[in-house]
Amino acid sequence: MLLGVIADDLTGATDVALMLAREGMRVVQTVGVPAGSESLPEADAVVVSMKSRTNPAAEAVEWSLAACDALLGAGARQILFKYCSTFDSTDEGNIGPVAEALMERLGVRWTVACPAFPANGRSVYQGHLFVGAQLLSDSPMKDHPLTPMRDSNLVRVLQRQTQVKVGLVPFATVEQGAAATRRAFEALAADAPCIGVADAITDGHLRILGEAFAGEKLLTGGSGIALGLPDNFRRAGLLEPKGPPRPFHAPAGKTAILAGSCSAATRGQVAHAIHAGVESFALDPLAIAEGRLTPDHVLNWATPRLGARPILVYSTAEPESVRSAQDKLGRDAAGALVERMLAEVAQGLVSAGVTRMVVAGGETSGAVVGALGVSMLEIGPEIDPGVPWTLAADGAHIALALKSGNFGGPDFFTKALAMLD
Ligand SMILES: Nc1ncnc2c1ncn2[C@@H]1O[C@H](COP(=O)(O)OP(=O)(O)OP(=O)(O)O)[C@@H](O)[C@H]1O
Ligand SMILES: O=C(O)[C@@H](O)C(=O)CO
Repeated sequence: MLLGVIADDLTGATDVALMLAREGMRVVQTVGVPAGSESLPEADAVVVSMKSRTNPAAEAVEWSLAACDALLGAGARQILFKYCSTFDSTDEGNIGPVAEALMERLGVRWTVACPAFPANGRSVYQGHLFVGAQLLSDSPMKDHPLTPMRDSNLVRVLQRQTQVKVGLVPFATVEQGAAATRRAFEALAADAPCIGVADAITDGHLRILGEAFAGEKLLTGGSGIALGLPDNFRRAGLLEPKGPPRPFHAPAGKTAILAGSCSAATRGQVAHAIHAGVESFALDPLAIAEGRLTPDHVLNWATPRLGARPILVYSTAEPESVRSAQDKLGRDAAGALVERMLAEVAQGLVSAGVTRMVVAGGETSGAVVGALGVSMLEIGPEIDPGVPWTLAADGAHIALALKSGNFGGPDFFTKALAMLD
């Protein structure tokens, strides 16, 4: 193994796995903290997906260190800590505490923090994160239920989370190339260990950053920071030249879409699919809580409709409706109720012959993948930036497209399924 990736959520892990696969690495994604290095598969890069983004910081640190040790034990030469391209975190963590703990474990004086992902509109300029044309703090992320992002200055945001010094490697330096960029990180760490928030507006900047970290033990960032890493290994003679994409064969069978994300992009995608004539079933959290709606109701509706044309089961709702369910049931209880329902529906659909499934939402995907007994995913072709098709390597025999809430174009669902034929 060349590269070991520790990702703080499932769909974020799939995102970075796609980035590496597109750059010619053989990538496997595992689900959950590995028991040890012997449980990890052989590949150029192994991406360990956890569910640690919003857990208590101490737990996120413990899991990340366990993942790091397992990856190092399996031969990883470099570790990448992958978090969200919108830097989802709070003043308590978990980006700062995990980065700090990994620096200490790996014995590094400096590392990078860069969530830029230009293909999805995330850019960093003078340490400020933009989502499209908006500052992070003006974007819908300001109202995120768990990690509201109300400060766009990542140097400030990260400094509140860590004892390690946080500095800036600005655009003008990155533009000068890998050598100047590397010198800037070294200079920042001259007096004390330092995390440098790096500006990056284009893929070219991300490739320069990657090159600046050739041979270094640790990077942190969104999936974009992985862009230049495979070429480093190639230049060092450790990785084959980039070949044609590996063939991807989804098992033949029935198709379904499950959406538990209420993010703006998913709301648009659900509306688009319904408008395009996809038969759909809406889940009402209150009806589930009161026992008026069970997985059997949904499966009785779905089973006779299953075939080559997809069906859609969704809890996706507008913010007011989500708030109203949360007020009545509690935020976590409402989420757990819906996740459990979608997970059980997924199990029933697979028993009824579904072999191609699109799932929208990181938490939702975690619940579904867990219920299907999948602990390892092979990475297939890109559907939209940051979202690949994957093939379950164990558990259910199924192709899965696990979509981050905010990713994908309006026609994502139908586009994803059409790609398989
Ligand atoms: N109608 C609803 N009312 C209340 N909670 C809901 C409703 N629909 C879904 N949920 C819950 O909201 C959460 C959505 O999180 P999820 O991670 O799946 O989507 P996301 O946040 O859009 O995606 P990502 O994490 O990839 O950005 C889940 O816990 C889900 O069960
Ligand atoms: O980086 C992103 O935006 C995604 O991969 C993600 O982590 C969504 O949860």
